[in-house]
Amino acid sequence: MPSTFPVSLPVTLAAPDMPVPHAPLIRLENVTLTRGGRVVLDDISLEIAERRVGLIGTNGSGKSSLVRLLNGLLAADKGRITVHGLDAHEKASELPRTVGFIFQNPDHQIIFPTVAEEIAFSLEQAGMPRRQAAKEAVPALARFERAHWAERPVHALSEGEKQFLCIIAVLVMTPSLLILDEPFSSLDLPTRRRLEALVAGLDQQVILVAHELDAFAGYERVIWLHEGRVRGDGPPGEVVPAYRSFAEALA
Ligand SMILES: Nc1ncnc2c1ncn2[C@@H]1O[C@H](COP(=O)(O)OP(=O)(O)OP(=O)(O)O)[C@@H](O)[C@H]1O
Repeated sequence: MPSTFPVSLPVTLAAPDMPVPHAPLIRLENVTLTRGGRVVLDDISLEIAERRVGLIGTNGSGKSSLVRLLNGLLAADKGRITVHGLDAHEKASELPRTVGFIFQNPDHQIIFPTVAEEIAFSLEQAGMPRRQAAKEAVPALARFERAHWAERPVHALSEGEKQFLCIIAVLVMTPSLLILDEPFSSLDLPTRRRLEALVAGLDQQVILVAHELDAFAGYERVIWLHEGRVRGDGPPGEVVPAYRSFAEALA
């Protein structure tokens, strides 16, 4: 079995002297979200067109809540959200096809017993008829050099392999935005690095929520949330050290 994740993915990388094309726009206008009777996002306004965006903040600062608004898992109490042209309120049912979401725990995403069944389900979710989806699952895995996983029981995969399967299952639905909510928390360093490299090579706009601050190397923008408000926003070289000092002072 290959010991590394594939590098030959559907990738479009700009040459070093070419401007990086902007991703389609995500816009939040005066967004407020209440959970359990508490305001957890407070009048947030953001425009996000960068292709690689990090989201940081201490526990409970509102990161997961914010990204869940972008794929319709949560609905804002106030304000307006548009994601790649879709109004999150009016087009909530269309968001899952546009926004691929990777959870911290792969077991919260994977529902079928075998790898091929999981991929077939994703293809079906993307609109493919069931019989065709069942046939296309192995070719889809082959595009990620994982055709040999098709009949493997999901429970026999390692945590890193399961997380990789989750990413494949989302990518076969061809979303234009990929959100990863603390996807590396339970992974060892080599596995984390492989998945980071995989994500770095993707075409899609990516929003990564992570506590591992070195994960944002090469990112264009990092947004720091604190108590439901934006406390920092800019290049990782500015925002990450400011957040690190703040977080260390709390320890
Ligand atoms: N299901 C829920 N019901 C009620 N309140 C919730 C729920 N989930 C989260 N919250 C609250 O919303 C606030 C923001 O939580 P959120 O999970 O968005 O933070 P986070 O920044 O992602 O935290 P972490 O780094 O711990 O994952 C917290 O005060 C939390 O207690």
